[in-house]
Amino acid sequence: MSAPTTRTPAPAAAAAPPPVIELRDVHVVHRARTGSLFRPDKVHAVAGVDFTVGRGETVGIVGESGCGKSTLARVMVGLQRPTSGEVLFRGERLRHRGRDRRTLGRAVSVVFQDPATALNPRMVVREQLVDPLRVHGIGSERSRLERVRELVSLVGLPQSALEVLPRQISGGQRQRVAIARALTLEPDVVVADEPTSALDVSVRAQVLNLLTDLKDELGLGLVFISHDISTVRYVSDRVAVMNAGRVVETGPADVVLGNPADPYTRTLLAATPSLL
Ligand SMILES: Nc1ncnc2c1ncn2[C@@H]1O[C@H](COP(=O)(O)OP(=O)(O)OP(=O)(O)O)[C@@H](O)[C@H]1O
Repeated sequence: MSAPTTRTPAPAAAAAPPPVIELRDVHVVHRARTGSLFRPDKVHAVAGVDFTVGRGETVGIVGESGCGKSTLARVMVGLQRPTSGEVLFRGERLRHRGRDRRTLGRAVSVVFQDPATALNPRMVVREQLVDPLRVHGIGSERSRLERVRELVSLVGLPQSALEVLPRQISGGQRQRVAIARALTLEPDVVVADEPTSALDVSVRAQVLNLLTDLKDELGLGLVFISHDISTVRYVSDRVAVMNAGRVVETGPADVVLGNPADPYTRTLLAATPSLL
């Protein structure tokens, strides 16, 4: 199996920050949903991926549907245990249990594609935001409420949004709530898995700008996963191109997506002709 093409930045570029999360040779094999005598009963969703993300940088992951992007995201946030390989948090190997999982759960959060399913339909927004603070035993009820008030302002929602159920607000507003929830525990890294794909076209840019503004304001690391290459190129410092579970090319977004070296990246870009 060939190693991914790694495109290095120009020598004048600033050194990358130390990684918060580092994946080393990570493999994930799922049991196939439709295994039968004639179909393989295993899916090698992630097949030997190395990946890093640190504070203050945006790393994009692009690739066609089914190439393993979401599975990789789930590994980064501790929702999926790798079949083999290592996950390091600030240089320390994680063991995917107890304290290690809680540490990762605080430091790395996730925004999923569809806020309608990510949020609890029966809980008002205030409770959804207070909940992670309670679970981690952070602050008093009063300070939790203060934090939650700050969070809704941070994501551009009025304070009145605290008392509504998810179905009483628009899709864009729900995604703002999901982003606020992802920020509750002051993470180092947010993994955004197709965060605008389920939204109306008219609000996609607003939610995207909110994410990138928050990343700058809070100095977060952002992993931005999408099959929309132009958006990934617009927001990312670095990019990893995935095909069939592997990273086939990685490096600065402008270099990889402006002048691709790998044949697969070229094919992917050819489907977005305005970028070439
Ligand atoms: N829980 C699971 N059980 C079985 N197979 C799975 C599971 N999750 C993902 N897969 C399979 O693993 C492969 C990678 O899926 P994954 O969702 O990670 O890809 P993706 O690039 O995020 O796709 P999409 O953009 O469509 O979400 C696919 O073949 C998928 O069907």
